[in-house]
Order: sequence, then C-alpha cells, then structure tokens
Amino acid sequence: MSNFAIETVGLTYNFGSQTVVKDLSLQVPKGSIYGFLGPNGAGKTTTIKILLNLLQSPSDQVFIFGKEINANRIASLKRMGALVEQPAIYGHLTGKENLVNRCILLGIKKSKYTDMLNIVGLTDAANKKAAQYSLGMKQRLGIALALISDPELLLLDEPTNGLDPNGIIEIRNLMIDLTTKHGKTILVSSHLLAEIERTATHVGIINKGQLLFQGTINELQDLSKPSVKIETNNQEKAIATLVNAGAEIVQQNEQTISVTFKTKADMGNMNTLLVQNGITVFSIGKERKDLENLFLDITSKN
Ligand SMILES: Nc1ncnc2c1ncn2[C@@H]1O[C@H](COP(=O)(O)OP(=O)(O)OP(=O)(O)O)[C@@H](O)[C@H]1O
Repeated sequence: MSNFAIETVGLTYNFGSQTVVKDLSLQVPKGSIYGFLGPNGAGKTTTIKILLNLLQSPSDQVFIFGKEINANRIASLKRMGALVEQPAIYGHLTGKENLVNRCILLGIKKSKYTDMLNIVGLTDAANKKAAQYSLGMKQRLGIALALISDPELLLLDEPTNGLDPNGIIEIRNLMIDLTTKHGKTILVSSHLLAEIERTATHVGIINKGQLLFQGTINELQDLSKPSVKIETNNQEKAIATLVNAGAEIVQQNEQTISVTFKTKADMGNMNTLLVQNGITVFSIGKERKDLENLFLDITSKN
C-alpha cells in the first residue's frame, strides 16, 4: 500500500507549445500538510487541476492513494475535497443553507452541516448571509463545503490569498486541526513561504513547472547555512580581525557581522579572538537564514 496520498511520477503538462509542468515527481505523505510553493505562474494551480482531474494527465503519472487517477477517476475524486480559486458560495444564502444545499446535491444527511460549521468555526455565523461574511469566513465556508463528503485529502489553492493576519491565522489553525484531529492530508499552495512555514510538515518548491526542492520543513531549514551574528564596539576592526583569521563573512552592516560557523567551539574561538584584539563583544549568537530568503534563493537560481 502506498504511503503517499498523492504521488506524481515525471508529470509533464503542456498548454499548446508551452510546457507548464515539467517532469514533476511529487510525493505527499499521508497525514502531512504539504506546502506546495512557487512564485506566480510556477504551475501550482495547473498541477492542482491535474490532481483533481480537471485537466487530464497522461496515464501512469498521477496516483491518488496509490491508484492511477485516470483509471480510477470517480473513486479518486471521492477521496478529495478542494478549494481552487474562489469558493463556489451563494451569497444570498446563509452559511447553513449553502452547506445544506451541498448535502442535498451530494445525497448526504442534511444534519452534516452542523459538524462542518463547528469544524471551521462558523457556528455563530450559521444564519448570516454568506455575502456578509468576511473574506476569511468565506474561505472557511469554502473549506467546509469541500469537507462535507468527508474526503481524506484536501487540496487548497492559495487559501490565504488576500486575507488579513487574523484570517491567515484562522486558516492556519484550521489546517492543523484537520490533520491532527480529523486525520486529513492537506496539500496547500502558496507563493509565500512565510504563510505556511509554521504549519507545513513537508514542502515542495516549484518554479517554471519544475520541482526544485522536496522534503520535510526541517530538511529545508537544514539547507540554510547556520551563521553567527556578532555585535561589537568596532565593526571595522572586528571584520579585519575575523577575515585575517580565515572567517567567512556572509553579511555585514553598521551594527552586526554574520560569519559562517560549524561548531560551538568556532563561536567561542571567535569571541576570544575579538576580545584578545581589544574589541568589545556586545553580543554573539547563532542565527539561521530565514526561510523566505532561502526560498527566494532556490527559486531565483533556476
Ligand atoms: N488555460 C490556460 N491556457 C494557457 N496557459 C495557461 C492556462 N492556465 C495557466 N496557463 C499558464 O501556465 C503557467 C502556470 O500557471 P499556473 O496558474 O499553474 O501557475 P501558478 O503557480 O498557480 O501561479 P499563480 O500563483 O499566479 O496562480 C502560466 O504561464 C500560465 O500563464
């Protein structure tokens, strides 16, 4: 049995003569929150549409819970819920009515709507017209609609786009609840790493249709070279002293110097060296390149 909720194998997709997805091999583990990242136009929405069979993939390139999608279309779609682009909501109906409508359409017990409102935190707004919902509430209602048939896998295309910080936090917490309390797997796309770095367990980064990185969020963090940030009373002299001793300066400004390091002992040695040369060290500490810069590095090199 496959451990992956989604697996693509060398997936390639063209719009006319433009290759939009190139040799893409995604592996989304069951139970993960998989952050599908890439700049605008990278091919994220196209990939999600292929995963939902809204665009047809060549055979043997897309597998949902281990089953080839074209040969198992209905069975695969039953296991997936999705929010792609704008949620399909009727503004003149209340949140409850939108959900009840969907239940009727899918032949699901109407009472299911209460669970859905509860999961997405809209119980208090159940009888309010959806047109009066905030953008974040609309997104949550969209997720409730996607969840109503109880799919194991949710595909969310930029669900935090246009939301204010509170709305982003609500979606973030909802995704964590859905995986930890309700056993779902989520693939969530974004063009901003910062929006998903705190929730994603796994990350796939694409640019121009190609996968540039795939792994756990910790593996992504390990890629950023650790460095030591030093603040002294004489930056010029400190830089000269460190460079003389063979240190690699990665960044410098009026207040601080960042130097690569391998072990804690290196940090101690740098401190001693500076003090012995008459420099006062105000602070010295390990730092990591922030993930957003790492993301920009990865996507701009290709
Ligand atoms: N229906 C279409 N016909 C032709 N080209 C398309 C079509 N849909 C998307 N494209 C092109 O495919 C490329 C990838 O677009 P896609 O929407 O998948 O990117 P994305 O990563 O989701 O970007 P964004 O974050 O801007 O939504 C773009 O160059 C886009 O212009």
